[in-house]
Amino acid sequence: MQKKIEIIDGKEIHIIDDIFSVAEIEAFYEYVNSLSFRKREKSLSYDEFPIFSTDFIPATFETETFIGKKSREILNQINSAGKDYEMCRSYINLCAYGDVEYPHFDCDPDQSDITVLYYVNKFWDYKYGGETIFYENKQSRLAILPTPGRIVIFPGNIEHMGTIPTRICKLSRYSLAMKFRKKKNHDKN
Ligand SMILES: O=C(O)CCC(=O)C(=O)O
Ligand SMILES: [Fe+2]
Repeated sequence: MQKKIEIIDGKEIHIIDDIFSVAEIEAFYEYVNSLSFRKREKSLSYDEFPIFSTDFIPATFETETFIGKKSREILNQINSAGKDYEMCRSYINLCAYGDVEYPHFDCDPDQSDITVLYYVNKFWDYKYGGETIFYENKQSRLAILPTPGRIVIFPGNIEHMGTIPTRICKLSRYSLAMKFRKKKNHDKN
């Protein structure tokens, strides 16, 4: 396992590689490739060009899939408060050349949500683009390639965007997004 930390706006972005075997990466990719998607994922509420996505049941995804389990394990390792968080959404984004995505936040500035991204494709050429870009004060600060099997963990209140693959890329770009939120003490749900 290889870990790298980048700091933006005083907040840590963790980039983790070499977690999964080639067979695991391929198996999950083939599974995702077999799913049905609906074009409804919006980066912003007013997004006129939603991209395809498909949702999993978060509680099941976290406890019953090897990627969900591993993501939880790594989150608890890098964040001592990880145990106080629950997975509130898990879904796959699908985008391809011609789609549109926008810079956005995954939570309000005063919230402490954590996003875990997993790049699903089993092959990715850097010339395909498709980096996740992170912003600080509306300036791009960091671009992370969707390298197969890579996990990126960051606070949801950093502005970011999954970019669209270039024209030479004939593949769909898949990213798995797992959104974690602090449990409420007396949460009845
Ligand atoms: O696909 C990516 O790189 C980013 C996805 C994302 O920002 C999201 O699902 O909220
Ligand atoms: Fe996001």
